[in-house]
Amino acid sequence: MTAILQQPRPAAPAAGAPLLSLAGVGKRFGNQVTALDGLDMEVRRGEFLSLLGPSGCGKSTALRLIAGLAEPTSGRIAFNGNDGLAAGKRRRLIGPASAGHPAIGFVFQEPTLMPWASVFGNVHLPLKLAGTGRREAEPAIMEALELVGLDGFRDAYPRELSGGMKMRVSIARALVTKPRLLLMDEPFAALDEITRFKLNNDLLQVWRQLNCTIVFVTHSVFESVYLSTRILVFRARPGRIAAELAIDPALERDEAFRTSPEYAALCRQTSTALAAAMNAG
Ligand SMILES: Nc1ncnc2c1ncn2[C@@H]1O[C@H](COP(=O)(O)OP(=O)(O)OP(=O)(O)O)[C@@H](O)[C@H]1O
Repeated sequence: MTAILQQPRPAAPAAGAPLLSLAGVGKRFGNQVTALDGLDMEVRRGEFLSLLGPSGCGKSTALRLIAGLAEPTSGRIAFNGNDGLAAGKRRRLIGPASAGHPAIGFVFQEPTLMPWASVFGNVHLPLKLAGTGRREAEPAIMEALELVGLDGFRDAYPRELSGGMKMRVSIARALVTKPRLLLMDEPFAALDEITRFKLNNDLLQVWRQLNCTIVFVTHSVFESVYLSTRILVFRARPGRIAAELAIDPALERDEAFRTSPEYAALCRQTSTALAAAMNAG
């Protein structure tokens, strides 16, 4: 993503009014597992929110409920103050933005690319599903590819790309609808540390440039502190929020920050909150 990094750095978007809220949300699966119970959380416009917690505490379930990929067993999910949108309606927000509704982009842990389609074809998919043909979609596809530094790879196939590049394609596919809300489920967990650090920096750049809101699921204390303006620490059995940490959005997130005493102190604080959450589970 060198193209973006050479541009002057836009200011981080200011976190503002609530974009969506979950009130008393519970999710019980058919196998009697209660993944979430009484989850109250709010996502504010423009923030970079991480959901941090041990395996199985319901982070992915919370993300899937927000995206409308599943329905809560109890409680309410409100978007833009529009209370109680059913899953089908939330799911329709995954796609191009429509008046008054924030389009949602979803990035999964695996890049989940179509092996038979080129990079261009893979990024085209959400617009194609919305009925936009290749030619009409081309400017948006190229813009998304440029954002992730892959505009030179439009005709490449997934088998020709590294793990990090595949994830960039997956991010471009989520960005092509110009979402105001980007949901990311441990997108960098399978990548080596150097690629992960690079993608962390590039994701922050995309967030600033698009002025969007990001909800990011991770297991990593270090990653959550580096990226976020706010962290919600989850506890398990049943999944709910155990702690909330705010991180000054004005802090410069760069290599100097990664090795600073301030970063170390924030990681220690977050780690302590996570350990307490795990002991409570
Ligand atoms: N479709 C499903 N059917 C049955 N149980 C499920 C389903 N999806 C999740 N669960 C269970 O719900 C609980 C929460 O799962 P979830 O994937 O949300 O947690 P997580 O915090 O994201 O975990 P991880 O970090 O390991 O991905 C787990 O016990 C899981 O086994």
